[in-house]
This record gives sequence, C-alpha cells and structure tokens, in this order.
Amino acid sequence: MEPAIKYRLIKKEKHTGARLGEIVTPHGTFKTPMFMPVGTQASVKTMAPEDLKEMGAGIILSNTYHLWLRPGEDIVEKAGGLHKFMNWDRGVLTDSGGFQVFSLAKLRDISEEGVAFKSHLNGEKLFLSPEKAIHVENALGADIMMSFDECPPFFESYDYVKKSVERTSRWAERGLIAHQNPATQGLFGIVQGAGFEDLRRQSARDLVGMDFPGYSIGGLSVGESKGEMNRVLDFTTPMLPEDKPRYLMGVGSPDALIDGVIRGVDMFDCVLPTRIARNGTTMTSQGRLVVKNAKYSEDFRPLDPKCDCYVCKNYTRAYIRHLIKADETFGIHLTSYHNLYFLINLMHQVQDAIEQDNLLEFREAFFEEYGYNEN
Ligand SMILES: Nc1nc2cc3nc(NCCc4ccc(CCO)cc4)[nH]c3cc2c(=O)[nH]1
Repeated sequence: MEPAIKYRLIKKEKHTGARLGEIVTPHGTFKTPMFMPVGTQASVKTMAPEDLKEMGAGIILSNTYHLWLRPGEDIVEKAGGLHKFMNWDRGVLTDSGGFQVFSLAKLRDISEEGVAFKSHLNGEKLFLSPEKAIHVENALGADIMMSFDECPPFFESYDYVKKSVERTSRWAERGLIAHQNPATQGLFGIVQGAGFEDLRRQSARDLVGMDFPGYSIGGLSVGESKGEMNRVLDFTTPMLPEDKPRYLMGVGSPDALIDGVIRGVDMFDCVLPTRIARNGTTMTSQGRLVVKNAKYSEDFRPLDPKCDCYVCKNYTRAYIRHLIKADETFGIHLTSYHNLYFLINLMHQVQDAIEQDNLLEFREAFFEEYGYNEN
C-alpha cells in the first residue's frame, strides 16, 4: 500500500549534514528544511488560513492533549477532521500528548500502561495510553501523527532514562498496532535518550526497526544548553535513515534552526515566534526588536527593513508599537505574522544555501548580522 508520507532527498549540502528535500503528504508536497507554525488548539493564534498560506506555511501543528480535552476528538471527527474543522487544506501534524501531559497537567503517575493525570482545565482524573493517544490522533485526522512517548527531563539519571527509553519503544510498538489509518496518516517514531549517546542509539535502533515513515528527535529543547542540544544532534541524526524525514521537536530560535539543519534536521516547530509576538518582541535580521519600547514611538520604518512580508511592506514600528500599547489585538496579529514569516522565510534562505553549497557562509553572515556571539 502507498505510504501516507514520503520523503525525497533532493540534495546533500557539500560541507555539512544539511539536506534539501521534500515531504509528500496527502495534503500537498512541501520543501524541507521547513518551519511549522504551532496551532495548539486548532488555531495558529491570530492567524487566518489565508495569512498562513500568504506567508508560505506548509504544515501546521495541533495538539492531541488539548483537543482531546476540548472540544473532544469526537466533535473534530464529526466535523470531518482537523483540516475541515479549521478550514486548512495543507499539511497538519499532531503531537501525541505525552509531552503536554508532563508540561501542563497536574499530579500525574506514569506506568507501563500509560499516564494518569488531572486535567489542567478542570482537575478531572484522566488516563492517556499509547492506544488512546493514537486513536485520538486518528480521529483528528492529521497527515502526520506522533507516537506516544515519554520525554524525560534532560538531566535525569542514566538508569531512569534507560528504563524510559525502553518503555517508549514498547509504547511506539503498541501505537503502530493501534493505528487505524496508516494509508492516510503517517505515524512518526520519536527518538529519546536525553544526552546519553548509547541510549539514543538504543532508541533509534528500536524505532528504525519498526520502519516508521519519519522520525522525530524528542527529549530536547527542555532546558539544556544549545551546546548540549547540538552535541546530541551530532550523534543522533546519523543514526536515522537518510531517506526518511527528521523532525526536531520544539525548536526554535533562528540560530537553533540553522544549527539543526547543519546537523541533518529537516522539520522544526516551536511556539516561540507567536509566544514572544504576544508581548511585542519581534525577530529581525538585526536581532530581536521589542517594538513596544518607547524609542520606536516615532520610528516610521518597518519592523525589519530587509523583510518583504505583508507587515513590513504596509506597517511601521510606530503604528505597531501604538497598537500593542493600546492593547489593540491587531498589533499582536502583525507581530505574530511577521515572526512566523521570519522563520519560514529563514528556512527558504537555508534551502537556497544548501542548493549553492554555502550554508556555512550563510550561517556566519546571518549570525553576525543577528548579533549571535559564538557561545
Ligand atoms: N511528543 C513529544 N513532544 C515534544 C514536544 C517538545 N517541545 C519541546 N520544547 C518546546 C520548548 C519551548 C516552550 C515554550 C517556548 C516559548 C517561550 O519560551 C519555547 C520553547 N521539546 C519537546 C519534546 C517533545 C518530546 O520529546 N516528545
């Protein structure tokens, strides 16, 4: 049977582990490396689908944990699935809920069966197993689904992480068996193992043996340093098959995206651009710009003079600052749009650099202008 998700490796960059590719989904084919906007509750905050298309978004995320709790997967299923529900006809990816339980829910207890916890909305006692998570993702209808995993704290003990990796592999197997729509929904395995090379190898070996159509690198962007993240990526991505997409979960900032691509990552997601936009912080080629600062009150330049997005072509720092200060929601729509465009466009520039085999020069120039000092 035709797999729901296919990856085509187009070109490897000559001097790094970076790849130019494309991911084929039932809702379109998208170039990689790519940044995926996060729409946790079936909406990328303040963005209409038309905005997301205009900025070049291909695949957007939603969360199983949130949508299971509210409005419930049965309502989304009755609507015809997430694409119909939110009027989005390109790609959708759902995270499986494990991470969200650990980062949101109170009082939880993890066992071989799954995770018992209390809803962050109303304190209701709930239980999420690999089978339940996969069935919710089947009902939501995303093109790409995540396996149900445990994301252990990065600095947990070796013994804890080893046991967690082994359970996550057993959960991945149970998820594959429970998966009801493999022809239309691609299920990714999630590699864990914290900062331990041998546990990452064990996790990768287990999951690659189950032949998933794509692999996520989990357990990162959980408070470890960028140096630690890059060290883990250095030895983890080569453990994964070249002909399958690699998705680094929860990342991130411009420098982390570029350094992830250099280490062979194809897909990224993060709430960062929309999260910081809501308090008036924007990403520009010259670094971060906190547009609500008083110094921009009569600054009639665009957020980023080098940006060609809808916001930078039509609005000024002074106007956006005014809207944010006046608590006009149009203000955070403009900062959110620009920040998402900034990261999506950054990936397009990275694709060009891979094409031209000058990604390291691009990195150097971008870091210099953005103001990243080498850590
Ligand atoms: N299933 C699964 N999902 C994950 C989601 C993740 N998301 C992250 N990091 C996001 C961290 C993050 C959270 C908020 C902000 C905004 C401002 O601070 C930025 C980054 N790491 C992650 C790891 C996993 C994982 O192993 N398994």
